[in-house]
Amino acid sequence: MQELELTVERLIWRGRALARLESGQVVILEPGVFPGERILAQVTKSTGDHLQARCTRLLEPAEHRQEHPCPLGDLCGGCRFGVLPYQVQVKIKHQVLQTEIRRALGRKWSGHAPEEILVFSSPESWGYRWRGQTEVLDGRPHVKALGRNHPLHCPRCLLHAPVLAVELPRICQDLPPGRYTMAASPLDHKVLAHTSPEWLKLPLEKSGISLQVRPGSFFQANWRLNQDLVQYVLSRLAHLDSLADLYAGAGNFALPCAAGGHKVLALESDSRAAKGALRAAREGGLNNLRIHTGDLRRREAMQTLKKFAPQGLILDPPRSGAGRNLQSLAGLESLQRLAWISCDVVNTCRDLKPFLEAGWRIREAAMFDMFPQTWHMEAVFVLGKS
Ligand SMILES: C[S@@+](CC[C@H](N)C(=O)[O-])C[C@H]1O[C@@H](n2cnc3c(N)ncnc32)[C@H](O)[C@@H]1O
Repeated sequence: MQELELTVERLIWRGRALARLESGQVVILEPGVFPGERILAQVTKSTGDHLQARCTRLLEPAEHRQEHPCPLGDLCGGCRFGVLPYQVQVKIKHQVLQTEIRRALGRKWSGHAPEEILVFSSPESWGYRWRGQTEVLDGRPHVKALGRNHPLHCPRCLLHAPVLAVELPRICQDLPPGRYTMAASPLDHKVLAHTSPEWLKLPLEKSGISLQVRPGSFFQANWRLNQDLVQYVLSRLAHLDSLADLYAGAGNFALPCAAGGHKVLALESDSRAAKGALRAAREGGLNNLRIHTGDLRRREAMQTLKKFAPQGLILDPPRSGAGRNLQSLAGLESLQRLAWISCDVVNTCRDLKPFLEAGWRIREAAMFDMFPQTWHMEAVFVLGKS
């Protein structure tokens, strides 16, 4: 296959990079190279309008490139941004987000992309994850390795919160081989595998309430930055009486909204997560929160939502995006404001378009750097009716 000498122009979505040949033809590079780097790259595929390539040699590193602090950094690929200082990572991700929103909105709507994106950095750039996955083999934790079938022994993942990092090898000793989700509580530092029947408590400091989750259920892994995310979303909907939280998980937004006096409906398909929200609501004496366990792709959940007629909506769908039938909410008379939380802006912009068609406008956007050392980020779009 053809080898090329290239200068990396910029990063694009999913950690990939873009370079150009002298002819102007675009080359999309696999993750692991950064703007300004001079590289040798091997072409892996040629499509109609661009080439795909993989870096084979770094000729000139980026100005800020540093040694990866993890001995497995180059092998596992789970934290490729670890070769850059944290503030450089944030700057690059902010630029990527700005460009990607415009691109994903397409020619018709790119003019409605937010002029500015607020940036919330992570208080901890390493050791921020209170939840993670591990492969247990021979009673020891392993991680997947790039381009290898056999996982690598990883005695300590630097992304894990210190208590999770320290306790994980001990817990693995007693587990049969398999893939596990491990989670820890920032409240009492209890660490559990998803197979445990116990519950974990996660405090939402400003609301004086704690989430209750089973270790296998979703919760925001970067718990410290999640406090800012929750406060941001609450502040943008504070003037509304009734709020619905879709894809509510264990009540990350619904519980503090209810604690703040709003009338709240939470919708969530995972019955264990919904049960946790109910436990927390009961413990907190929140009679103004109703929890509906149901699939938002089904009519029943949508009917419950429309009957509730919320003034504000919080949407936090999985990476694949919101289901198609959520489009009908664009015309819901009662709605005044939406806070749309996104872990994949490409899919979110696709799902936003029917709302823009119906007259909604993006009033504000924010980036929460929930996943330092990786290309991933969380974005929030605040929408209002024009
Ligand atoms: C990204 S998580 C967000 C959870 C919560 N908002 C939080 O911040 O912790 C997405 C949630 O959507 C739920 N979910 C996924 N598909 C769903 C569907 N079709 N209907 C309802 N909930 C769904 C998942 O179980 C998960 O709890």
